[in-house]
Amino acid sequence: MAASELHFLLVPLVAQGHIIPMVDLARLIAARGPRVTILTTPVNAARNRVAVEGAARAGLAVELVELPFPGPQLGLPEGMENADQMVDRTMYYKFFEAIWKMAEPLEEYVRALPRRPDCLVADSCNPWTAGVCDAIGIPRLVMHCPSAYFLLAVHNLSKHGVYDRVGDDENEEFEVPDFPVPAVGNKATFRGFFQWPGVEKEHLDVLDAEASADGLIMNTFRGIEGAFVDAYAAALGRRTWAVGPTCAASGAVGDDADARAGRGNRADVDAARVVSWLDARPPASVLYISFGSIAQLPAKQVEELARGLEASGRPFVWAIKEAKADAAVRALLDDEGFEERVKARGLLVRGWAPQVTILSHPAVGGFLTHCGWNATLEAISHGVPALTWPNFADQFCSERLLVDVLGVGVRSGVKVPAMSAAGVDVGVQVTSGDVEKVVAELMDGGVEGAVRRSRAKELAAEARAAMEEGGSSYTDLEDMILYVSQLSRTRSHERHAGLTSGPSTKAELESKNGAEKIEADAALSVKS
Ligand SMILES: O=c1ccn([C@@H]2O[C@H](COP(=O)(O)OP(=O)(O)O[C@H]3O[C@H](CO)[C@@H](O)[C@H](O)[C@H]3O)[C@@H](O)[C@H]2O)c(=O)[nH]1
Repeated sequence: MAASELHFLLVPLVAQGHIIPMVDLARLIAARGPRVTILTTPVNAARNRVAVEGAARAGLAVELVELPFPGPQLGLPEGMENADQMVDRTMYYKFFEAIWKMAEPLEEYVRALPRRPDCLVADSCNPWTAGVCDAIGIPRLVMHCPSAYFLLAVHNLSKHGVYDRVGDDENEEFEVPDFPVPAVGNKATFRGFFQWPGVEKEHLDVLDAEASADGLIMNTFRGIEGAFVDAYAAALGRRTWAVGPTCAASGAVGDDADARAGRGNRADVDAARVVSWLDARPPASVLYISFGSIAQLPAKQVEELARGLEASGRPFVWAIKEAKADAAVRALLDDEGFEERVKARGLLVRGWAPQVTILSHPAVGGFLTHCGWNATLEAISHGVPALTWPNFADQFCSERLLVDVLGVGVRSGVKVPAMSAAGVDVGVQVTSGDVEKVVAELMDGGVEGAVRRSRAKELAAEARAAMEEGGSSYTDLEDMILYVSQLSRTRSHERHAGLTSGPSTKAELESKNGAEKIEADAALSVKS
């Protein structure tokens, strides 16, 4: 089957760190010919419309289709459809319960299509798609949005019984067994997705759906994670493609203007204003600060960070999630005059920043990051060394990769967090003195700093090369599309031979029902 005849359905998790790379993946797939439909909820569709319409204007066959979000059925307020809107643990439980309920609308949507799609690519956190694909007989690939380092570490710790051994002890140190590099930590810093109390069933669903997938897609590249990708593919026994960093391909498929408007959300600041502010700064002099879409620093930590930045004397751009900021943070920024005091060299973006536009500016020489995997890849792709300040989940692994494996990061000094009874990460402590010291280390850092900067540039070049024709990620993506084309043909033959489950589309269902009715009528008429 020619690539242009293929139709992919992409089902991202409704969280910024997952939708953004999935939209990038849609563009990458469509750039090779196939048609791509991204299925998401109304609020998330609205947030991503600019990017998808930009891709369509560039001639790519990408569309957004809305599926209803069942949140209100579970008591979530109307319009709350993204992880970045959840404020506490109870809301998260409802959020995931609602997501799991999307199987039915998904199946209805697929059955109503005139032709069976060739492949569904589901975020690893959307295991509920597996039953739909089985019922309809569509190949299913799982897309992982965190790093291969993290996935392999969690897999090995589980397989070798380390989690069972340490039990509830968050602080007992262990070494990750069978790992390509030495990696020491504890449960608090090696916690897998859904390894939280209260979502045990969801966790099992995730593992099952991955084990039964037709293949795995990873947003990474072999230049930084080859050993981890290969070990993970071998451990799971699944075909695996490393197709990233997806953010590095964006410019190549015509979305520069869209990136400025905001990826995953409309930016809350005029990107042109930020760019002209950066234009006035010397090369590699500015520190960019962002904690992604979910992490929220305790007010005390925001205060230490603000004081440390002020004392550092460096120019900075700080993206602050205004909607999530509590009264103490607002007071610090407004009433206590922080913004006013630093305005000559500090730019506060209140809300959603055009992050990739900022990181790609030559004036930016460092990125204080929470180490979300997308932020990590964006830093790497743009050759910007990182100051690491992880908060939860995979972020401690991205820190290890940046600092210990790749040599392009400096630790901010975050202490291991512990969960409070209320389920809030506590105990993360960085002082203003730490901030001042590590900012100087990252932005200057003498010979070591120079080595880090040059290594960061090398990695950025490797990332670009991986995405260019002939590069490892480019080739993996081609191979994935070819595999889907063959697999879809095989499944189609199997279905026609009656070897797989029922009819896939409404039309097939009707024609099957029609044929069965004729057979039944014929049988009746023979009997009578
Ligand atoms: O003001 C902002 C803030 C973020 N972003 C973008 O939003 C994405 C955020 O993704 P990421 O950096 O991975 O952070 P999170 O939103 O925290 O992502 C979640 O999902 C990731 C993928 O699974 C995990 O690695 C993280 O730990 C998890 O918190 C990135 O593309 C950013 O460029 C913006 O464009 N503007």
